Amino acid sequence: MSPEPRTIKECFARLEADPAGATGYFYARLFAAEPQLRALFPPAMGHQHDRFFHALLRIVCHQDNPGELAGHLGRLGRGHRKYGVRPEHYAAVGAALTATLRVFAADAWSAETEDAWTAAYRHAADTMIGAAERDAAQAPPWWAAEVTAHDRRAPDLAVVTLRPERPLPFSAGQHLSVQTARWPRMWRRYSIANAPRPDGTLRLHVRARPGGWVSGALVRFTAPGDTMLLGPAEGAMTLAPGPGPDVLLVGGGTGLAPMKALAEAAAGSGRGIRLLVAARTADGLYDLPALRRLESACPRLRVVPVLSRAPGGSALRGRVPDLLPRLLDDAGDLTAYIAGPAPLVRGTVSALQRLGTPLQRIHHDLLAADDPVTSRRAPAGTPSSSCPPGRTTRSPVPRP
Ligand SMILES: NC(=O)C1=CN([C@@H]2O[C@H](COP(=O)(O)OP(=O)(O)OC[C@H]3O[C@@H](n4cnc5c(N)ncnc54)[C@H](OP(=O)(O)O)[C@@H]3O)[C@@H](O)[C@H]2O)C=CC1
Repeated sequence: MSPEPRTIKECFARLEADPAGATGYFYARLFAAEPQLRALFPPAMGHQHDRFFHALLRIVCHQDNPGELAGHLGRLGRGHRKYGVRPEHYAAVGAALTATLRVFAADAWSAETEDAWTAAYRHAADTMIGAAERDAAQAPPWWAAEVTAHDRRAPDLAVVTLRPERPLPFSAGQHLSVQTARWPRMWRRYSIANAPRPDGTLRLHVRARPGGWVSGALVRFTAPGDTMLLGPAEGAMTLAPGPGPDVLLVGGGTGLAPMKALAEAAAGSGRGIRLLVAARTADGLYDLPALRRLESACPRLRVVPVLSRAPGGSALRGRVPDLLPRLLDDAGDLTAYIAGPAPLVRGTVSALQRLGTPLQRIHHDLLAADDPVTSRRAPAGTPSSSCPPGRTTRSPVPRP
């Protein structure tokens, strides 16, 4: 490792000792210096703190991996367009970050570290600004979309159909950020629950989280005719084009959403597809009739409902990781995709590895379990960033 990344990581390790204190200080400095920037952020900043820290962590961890760093910064720059971020805002952010490091990494701070951080931040800001400018030449910062259907499948769950005002390009398995008129500037990520359609509509599966502002609004206070804003589609949990190995899809709860999209996309590929749909009880199989219709239309798709807490109909009883050994005799030859509660994802990744599925063919894309999506973590096959020292509190890579 060259000296600069090591210096940067050593400094960042001090922030990791008190992430809440450091991010709180950072935003206080930022808004004190540039009060007008507060208008770009949501009223409740808690999750913003988490997201900022996580983004910074990934930048730090990738300091000695220019390819990963460029990809991350490009996504960040493009993603920041929908917030209304402009090139001139980056200097204020850089100044607040330096002020924070001076306080929270005081014992590691020196002229050398300040130079290293300043250079790293300048590079990050330039890369983000460049990516945003290139994106602006071909795509809007966000899409307005009309709610064309709102199907309340359970007291806390709705399937929402949206028609963007102009084509929103995406691939099956991707997610996007959503903003409702009820909560301006609060963006939350949801997976798109269908493969691209000729009419351009897309569906979201939304579970209202206790105290969840946006998820609650989407489930309880949204109706056809409403307008929402959508960010661009993101995420790498997509199918490789053309023929390929058979596919195992595992969706737990509303983690079904991206799996249904992938099932639709794989349906025409000639691959064998097994879709395991995990829920606690039969009531949780909120989309089973539609899945059965898809199964009827696609001879190579098999839908397997799995209930963890009560028997029901033809569903298997148990938990996915425990059931996999008897469901799969070809685990070494398939490609797997998993979404749902984090413990289910981790347990399924471990079980598949034990059964012989190579890690690089196990894809997952965790949404944080709470309503406001905080961090999106890298797929299991992503090489773990070595981010020593002090890389302990959070990881961009889930440990199965
Ligand atoms: N809405 C969306 O677009 C997307 C949502 N997600 C994520 O999916 C999750 C869905 O949550 P929700 O709908 O409430 O799901 P549930 O809490 O209803 O759980 C669904 C199933 O997963 C099982 N499960 C949980 N933990 C384990 C484990 N350790 N081993 C095996 N099975 C387990 C549950 O069993 P039991 O509880 O009985 O153990 C249950 O059978 C959220 O975290 C969300 O962020 C992911 C992708 C897209």
